[in-house]
Amino acid sequence: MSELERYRAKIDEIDRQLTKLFEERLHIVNDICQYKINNDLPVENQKREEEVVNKNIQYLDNKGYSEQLKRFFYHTIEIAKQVQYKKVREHKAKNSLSHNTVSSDITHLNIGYYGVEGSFSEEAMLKYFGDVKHAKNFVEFEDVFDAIKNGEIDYGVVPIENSSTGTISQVLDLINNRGLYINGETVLKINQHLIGIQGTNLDSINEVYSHPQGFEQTSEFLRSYRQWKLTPFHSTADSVKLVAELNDPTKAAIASQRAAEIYNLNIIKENINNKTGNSTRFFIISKNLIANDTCDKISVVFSLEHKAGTLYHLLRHFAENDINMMKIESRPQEFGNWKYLLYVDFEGNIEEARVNKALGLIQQGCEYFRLLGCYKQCDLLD
Ligand SMILES: C=C(O[C@@H]1C=C(C(=O)O)C=C[C@H]1O)C(=O)O
Repeated sequence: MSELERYRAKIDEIDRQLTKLFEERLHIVNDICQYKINNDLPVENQKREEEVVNKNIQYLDNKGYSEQLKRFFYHTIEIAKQVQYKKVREHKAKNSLSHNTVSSDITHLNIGYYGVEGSFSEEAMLKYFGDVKHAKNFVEFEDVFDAIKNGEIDYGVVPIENSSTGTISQVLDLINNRGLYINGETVLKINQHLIGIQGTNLDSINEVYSHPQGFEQTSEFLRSYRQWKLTPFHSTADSVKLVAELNDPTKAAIASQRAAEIYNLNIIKENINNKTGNSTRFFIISKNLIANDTCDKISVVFSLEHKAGTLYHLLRHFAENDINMMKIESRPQEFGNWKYLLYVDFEGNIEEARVNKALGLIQQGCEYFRLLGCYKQCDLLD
C-alpha cells in the first residue's frame, strides 16, 4: 500500500462514519419535524442553530478550523431544514387534499375584502363567492392579511395583477411574508371613470383622488389635465366616498361605476382607462393550503442565489418535467440587498408526480422555497 493509499484508506473509514452519523442525524431531524408538525412549530429555529454551531466550535482541539466547522454546520443545518420543509409540504398537501376545498356553503364563513363598499375587490368577492351576507372590509392590504392571521376572517379577497399595470407587488410580498396561502383566483373587467358630485365638470376640477393603480390605469387620459393635483388614497372606492363627503365640485375621484352609484355621485367622464380590455385578477387567500383534484394551477416562491446560471438551473426543472409556466415575477428579498425571490405560477396539481418531482428538485437547489397555493385557474377574459 502506497503512502497515498494509506491516507485514503483512513479518509474512507472517516467518511463511512460520517455517512452513518449523517444518516442518524437526518433520522432524528425527521422525528423533530414530526414533533413540529404535531405542535404547529416552525421548521427554523435560529437560536438553536447558533447554539449548535458555537457548541461544536468549543469541541475543536484546533480552533484554527473554526471557520471551516462553521461552514460545515451551515450546510448540515441547511440540509436538515430542506428535509423538514419537504416533509411539512407533503404533510400539508396530503391533509388539505383529503378534506379541504373552498366551501360552497359560505353562510358560516367570514369573508373580508380590500377597500370600502363598492371597491373592485368587493365586486370580485361577490363574483367568486356569490351573495355574501356579512363581509368585512379593510382599508389597507395589510389589514386584510392581519384579519386572516388573527382569525377575524376565514378568507380575504385582494387584487394581485392588472392587465396593463402588472403585478401588485405589495400583495405578493404580503402573502409570502405573512405565511398565507392562495385558495382561488378570479378576474374582473375594470372600467375606470371620473366621478364627482352634481355640478362637477372637467373645468371645475383641481384635485383628483384614487388608488395609485387608478392613476396608472388612466395615465393617458390624465396627461391632458396636467393642472389637476393627483392625490393617492387608500382605494378607488374610498376616494369616491371621500369626494361624496367633501361635497366640493373641485374634487373628483377615479373609480368604478358601482362605487359612483353606491355613493350617489355622477360620472363626469366614462371609460378613461388606457386599455379598453383593462382587467384585474384577484386572489382569495386564507391561512390554509386548500386544494382538491379540480385545482389546475400552482404558485410557488423560491430564492435565487448569487451564482451564475442559478435561474436557468432552477427553471429548467419546469421544462424538463413538461410543466407549463404561466407567470414569473422577481422581487427583492426582505433581508439583504440585491437578493431576489422568484414567484412562479404554473399549470398543474400538487398531486401530480411530475409536479412533485420538479418541486423537489427546485427545493434542493435553493435556500428558500414555499408553496403558495394550488387552486383552480380562472378564465382571463382577454
Ligand atoms: C433540527 C431542527 O431544525 C432546524 C435544524 C437545525 C439543525 O439541523 O441542527 C437546528 C434548528 C432548526 O433551524 C431543530 O429544531 O432542532
